[in-house]
Amino acid sequence: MTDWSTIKDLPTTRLEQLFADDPERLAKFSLDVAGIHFDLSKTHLTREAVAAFEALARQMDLAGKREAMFGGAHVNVTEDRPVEHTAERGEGKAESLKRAADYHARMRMLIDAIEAEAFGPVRHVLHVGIGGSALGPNLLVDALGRDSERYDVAIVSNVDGVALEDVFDRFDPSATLLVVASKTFTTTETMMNADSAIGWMQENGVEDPYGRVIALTASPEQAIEWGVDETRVLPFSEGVGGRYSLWSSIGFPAAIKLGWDQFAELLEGAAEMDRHFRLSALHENAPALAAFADLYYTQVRGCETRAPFAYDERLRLLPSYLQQLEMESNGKGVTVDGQPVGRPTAPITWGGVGTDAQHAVFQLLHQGTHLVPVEFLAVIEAGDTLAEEHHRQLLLNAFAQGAALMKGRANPDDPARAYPGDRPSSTILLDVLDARTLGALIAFYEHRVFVNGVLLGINSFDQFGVELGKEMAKAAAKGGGDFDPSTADLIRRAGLE
Ligand SMILES: O=P(O)(O)OC[C@H]1O[C@H](O)[C@H](O)[C@@H](O)[C@@H]1O
Repeated sequence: MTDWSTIKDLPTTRLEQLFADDPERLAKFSLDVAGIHFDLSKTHLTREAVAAFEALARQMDLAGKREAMFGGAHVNVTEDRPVEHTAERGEGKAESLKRAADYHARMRMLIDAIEAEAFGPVRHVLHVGIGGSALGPNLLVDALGRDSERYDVAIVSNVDGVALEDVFDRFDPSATLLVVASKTFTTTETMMNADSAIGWMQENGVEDPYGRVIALTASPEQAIEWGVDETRVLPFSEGVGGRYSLWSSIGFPAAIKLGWDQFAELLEGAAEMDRHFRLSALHENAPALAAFADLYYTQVRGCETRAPFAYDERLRLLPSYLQQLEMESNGKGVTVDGQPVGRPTAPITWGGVGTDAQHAVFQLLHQGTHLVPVEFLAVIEAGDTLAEEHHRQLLLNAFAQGAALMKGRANPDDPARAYPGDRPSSTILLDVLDARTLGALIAFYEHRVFVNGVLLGINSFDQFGVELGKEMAKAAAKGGGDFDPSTADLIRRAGLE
């Protein structure tokens, strides 16, 4: 009988001791999947801990739930629908695969038409969307599109007009396509930005601005009602959650920026990770092992945060992408049965870019009172063409930080200069950064979130927590809302009554 108490009772041996005790430790806790090396040996996972988590996974029927997800069962119980993002990359129920393939074919045809100048010469693509309808595409375009001379793509999410005006200043309205990305096609910020972009085109002499709009949505009827012609609506399935949607038509800005072949590679890389996740035993399964480490730190060591650091400029948006994926998925307080979950759920994901972060927040990681599991992400092949020393410095810094966090340094004479050490990190090292490895990497994170959710007994696929604030903002915008004295005063002071 294994449960959380067994996991909580595991010995807490120091990391350096774990290495000393087991010469095979590195081999046991590192693995290679889809061009990515995962090194979890500098976490406190042990064979014993993994066995305890495997037993918990059996109790929670992780294998059954994993197959239920891939098989199209309604694993998103609160919304009574399937979870279909893996079908976008070819892993799932036949019916979902067919639908995803049809939608991709439609998307590809539209991209071909744009390339063939069916909309006249297009140079600029203005994508408006927010949350899952922006973070994923933004990550892809920023990570992979730097050297592409194809379209100039801007992704605007913030309702703050400053964001949109920045783009208006540099885009030519008559050479711009407007892409409106919203699963629901009702999100206030996105619809406001879309309306303003239409206004900007109109004011600048574009005759039929709605004729230059492409909608990416799971609610085609809403898009048509708003004014988009059916032929330019690129649908995706309701079962694809917003934060899991970059594989669907929501990935349009990436597909147009990188070209279809690259987009297909992204999907293939993700499919390779899907197969690994589906078929590998848990003790050699990258998403499962990473989730076990996550749970070890939140449940046993009381860690409240975790911090991925991208030691690669091209991955600078990954931490913010992961914030939505992890916190919106697993930041929950009740189980799938609606009972209080009774234990910490998702840690707070924060992080940043190396080496910048070393000169700002690493002080706390080395000497602060919070234990923060760190994740280093790096790429062996450089993304730049400058002297090799740049990339060498970058990688060596990532690796040295992991070593220093673990090793620490005693200083009995001067406590302010002592480093406690025994601070955990994992390292994710990509051979190269391309569409295929990035696809595999993102899929790795998705499945890691899934394993965390199943072992905690929560539904990772709803996000009701975001609704209340939206409702209250809507009520306030209509001049209503029953606000507390502080909020009412703020509204008054800002002249918003
Ligand atoms: O794609 P949309 O329907 O416009 O939704 C955009 C975003 O808004 C919501 O508030 C959710 O929290 C996100 O999960 C979602 O990605």
